[in-house]
Amino acid sequence: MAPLSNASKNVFRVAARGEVILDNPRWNKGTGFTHQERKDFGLTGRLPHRVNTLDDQVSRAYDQLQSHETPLRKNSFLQSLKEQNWVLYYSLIQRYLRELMPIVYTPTEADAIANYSHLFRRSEGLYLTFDDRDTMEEDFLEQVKGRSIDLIVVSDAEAILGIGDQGVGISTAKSVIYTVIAGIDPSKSLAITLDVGTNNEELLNDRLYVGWPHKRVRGQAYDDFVDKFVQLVRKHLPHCLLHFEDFGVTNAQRLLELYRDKHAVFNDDVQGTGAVTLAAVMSAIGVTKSKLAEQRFIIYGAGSAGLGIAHQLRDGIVELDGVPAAQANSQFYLIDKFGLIKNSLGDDKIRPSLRDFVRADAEWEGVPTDGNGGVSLLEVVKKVRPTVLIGTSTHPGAFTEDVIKEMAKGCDRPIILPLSNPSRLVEVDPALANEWTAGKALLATGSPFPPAKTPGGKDYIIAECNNALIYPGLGFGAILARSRILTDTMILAGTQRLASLSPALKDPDAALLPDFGDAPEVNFEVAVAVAEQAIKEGSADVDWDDKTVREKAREMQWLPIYGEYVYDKDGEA
Ligand SMILES: NC(=O)c1ccc[n+]([C@@H]2O[C@H](COP(=O)([O-])OP(=O)(O)OC[C@H]3O[C@@H](n4cnc5c(N)ncnc54)[C@H](O)[C@@H]3O)[C@@H](O)[C@H]2O)c1
Ligand SMILES: O=C(O)C[C@H](O)C(=O)O
Ligand SMILES: [Mg+2]
Repeated sequence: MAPLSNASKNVFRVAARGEVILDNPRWNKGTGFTHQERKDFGLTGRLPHRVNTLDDQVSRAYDQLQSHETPLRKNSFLQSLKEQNWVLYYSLIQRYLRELMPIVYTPTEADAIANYSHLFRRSEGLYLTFDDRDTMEEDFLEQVKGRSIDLIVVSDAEAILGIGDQGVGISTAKSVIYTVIAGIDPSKSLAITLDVGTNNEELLNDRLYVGWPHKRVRGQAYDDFVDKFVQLVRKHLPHCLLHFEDFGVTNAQRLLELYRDKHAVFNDDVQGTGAVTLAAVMSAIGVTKSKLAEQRFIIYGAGSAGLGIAHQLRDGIVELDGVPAAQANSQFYLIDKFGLIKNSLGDDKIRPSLRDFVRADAEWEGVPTDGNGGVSLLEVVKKVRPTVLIGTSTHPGAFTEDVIKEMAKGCDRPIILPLSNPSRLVEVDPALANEWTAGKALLATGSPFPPAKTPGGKDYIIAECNNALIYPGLGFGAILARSRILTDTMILAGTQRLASLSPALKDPDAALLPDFGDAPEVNFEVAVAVAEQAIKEGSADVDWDDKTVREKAREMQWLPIYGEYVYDKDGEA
């Protein structure tokens, strides 16, 4: 994103002085403070003489970053930089976005979160712990009072990416992406951890674990705790977007349903993943010149992401191709640990939210099963001849050569999306899927992978079908429109905008989705589409005189450039 100069927006009246301003990452400029500011803020003797430009500082930080050898060490270095100076941190990431996304986000974030307690240096965001539930409102207000907060990213860390229960850690990485890609002002976003304990024995037995060393709280006590939190948000921050991240499969969809008509809530794993996957499939069927309604989908791993994808694709078929929901449902085959989701699995293995997609047993008579009556992925592929195969199972290598080759027998251009993160959990390495289909597969993955080769020997860019390609824009759109709810139609509008920007629409050998290097521009478009839809359907709460949505969006974006500071003892601290 090209930094825009907006001088009037960039003058701040600041009350912090001396060491305090240097210690505050929001205000700190390090050697970037001008001589005048040094005088006004008591910094002349606290800084070496020379004033550096932001460009100089970015070059220095980039060189320092290079001296760290592993991605995890680079991640730690960047984390420290974030604790020191936001403008420098975000400017560095924005400038080297493609290179640094995999360091601050997937796949490295998985290692950073798994090692959170051992790498811990400084607290960040708000920790609401079950043990301190009686003081939740005071703790919440301690951070919220007097601030205008547009965005909360909250996690109870039960299902972090594909690495499971990690106690504390994801919400800050997701918040960073909102700022880098959508321009959400970091001083207006808050990352919250709901610490309800962990069932991860390794963490529980680790004396350095920084979270609450207790088994996860479940049932009514958990629901009451989450509800208390949501009601605080509704009461104190009625216009704030509430983004849920990496909740466990028993809670993700349920909490979304519970609150989505009462507040602007968004579940990234369910809705963000559904949206980016629908965009990838729309792009792929542009290449195969077919319709959504003509696809047969297998979704392997029917958890939060798998079900969110099924719903979003189904709704896409209904809305875009005008097919009745029941007919659209019949295009889906969901598979989980016990094989194909079919009636005889019984209620204990089929969550109520999967009901729309349960297959009738009669369809599967005569199909070989395992000892427990389960139908395997390979058998489902043989019978169904899917055109689209999606992986959200956390089961690495599940899409074997047999499975992929069998699929390729049944359609000319198989659409294969192994989406599990981080990279080591991918259902099939895209290079192998490409090789086993002689370059015919249309591919996208959840984490970044190197390009494969087309049959003609060109590079085939593996699109990154990660919710980060769309959630910043979806969220920004809702914030921009000050929408009190985030509707399916707003999400669909953003998804269609993303799909329309796919490189494969112009060149069938190109990637199915835009590159992450273009994510800021792409998400700007997504946000505009979402806000326009919110205004159209009446869920927006804005009065912008004669400004267009686009102008308003540009005006609202936070940019990593230094503002000018004027000392004012009654100013912002
Ligand atoms: N690309 C993206 O944007 C994106 C977004 C969300 C989630 N994901 C990834 O998808 C994966 C699942 O995430 P989730 O939030 O849905 O987790 P989840 O725990 O809700 O779902 C995982 C599901 O897979 C099933 N499963 C586990 N092992 C299996 C096996 N061997 N065969 C078939 N099914 C199996 C589980 O029973 C569960 O239902 C993770 O790796 C996550 O990183 C990717
Ligand atoms: O965090 C990511 O990389 C995407 C997604 O939300 C996930 O849970 O895997
Ligand atoms: Mg997630």
